[in-house]
Amino acid sequence: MDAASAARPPEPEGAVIATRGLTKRYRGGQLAVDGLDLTVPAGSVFGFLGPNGSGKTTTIRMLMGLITPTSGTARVLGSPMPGAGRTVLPHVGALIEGPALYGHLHGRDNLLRYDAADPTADPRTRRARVGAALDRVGLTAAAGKKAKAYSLGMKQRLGIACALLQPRRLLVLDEPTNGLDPQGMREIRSLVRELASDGTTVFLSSHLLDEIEQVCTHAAVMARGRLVTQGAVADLAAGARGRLTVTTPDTAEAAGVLKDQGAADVVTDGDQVTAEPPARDLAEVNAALVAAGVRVRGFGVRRASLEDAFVALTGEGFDVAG
Ligand SMILES: Nc1ncnc2c1ncn2[C@@H]1O[C@H](COP(=O)(O)OP(=O)(O)OP(=O)(O)O)[C@@H](O)[C@H]1O
Repeated sequence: MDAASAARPPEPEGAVIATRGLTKRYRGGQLAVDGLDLTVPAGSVFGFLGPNGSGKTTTIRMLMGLITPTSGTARVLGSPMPGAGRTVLPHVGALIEGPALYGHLHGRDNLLRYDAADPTADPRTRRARVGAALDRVGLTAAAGKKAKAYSLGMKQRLGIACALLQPRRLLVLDEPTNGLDPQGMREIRSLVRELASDGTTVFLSSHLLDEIEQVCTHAAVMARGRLVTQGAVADLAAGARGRLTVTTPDTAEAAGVLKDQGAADVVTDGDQVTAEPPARDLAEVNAALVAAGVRVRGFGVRRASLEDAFVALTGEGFDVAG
């Protein structure tokens, strides 16, 4: 064992995904994933969060055995990948980079064909299985439409239905709500929660912080190929300090007073001035605002979000392109 691997945390019991020092350098030299130690607890809804290009898809492709790591290890359901792919992958439903569908076939026929390609799937129960999967993703009414006529959201749901034809211990979804309308997003999110309540571990990548906060129990945050932090979502957000928020028509004066009071990172947005709270009694800060003639309509510390945690940890804004 070399010094680097000796320093790595041991794999905990019951981790559905555990990587140690997982690294991928593409042929062109791009270091896409750099020494990743990821631990996904069983039964969690695990959000894999990062801006575009931070290495999420590359990691998922290594976990699924689609590409080989340059170095490091990845275990999925307790077995090494890509080596144990044949025994591991039947227990894993995956939707990566959009579903591969036959546009000229109806939604239901796509699923029937997908199911028929699985040698372990009993043909006698195929129709019932497909019907249940369609129902689960809310596509029963549209099952007779050709897939090419589906909206992006419907295609995505059909792809998830493919992944749900068999009982799964792990569901891996790469940006599952990307491109969906708000209603489609809500449906996928409630579906994810429902799946998790059945005991399936769900690993989903997203660049949407609020989505991760709404849906996930745990999260890992990536930036430029490296793990920034991971853990329970509530703990990650609690690690960041909330923002002091003052609502006032006198924003310029309020910003000046907050700076004088030692508040950092003072930002004005509309009728709100926000800042990192200074290390002093906030009652004094409020009194100073009032004494300076600032008409305070609202004053309080907004709960820290995962976005605050990300910004605090990386010193960068969160790129939400796409
Ligand atoms: N096949 C490849 N060959 C060379 N470089 C690649 C390849 N695939 C990805 N990269 C690069 O590796 C880095 C990580 O990309 P990756 O797709 O894993 O990120 P991501 O977080 O999934 O981003 P996105 O949300 O945009 O897909 C990027 O700089 C990307 O340009």
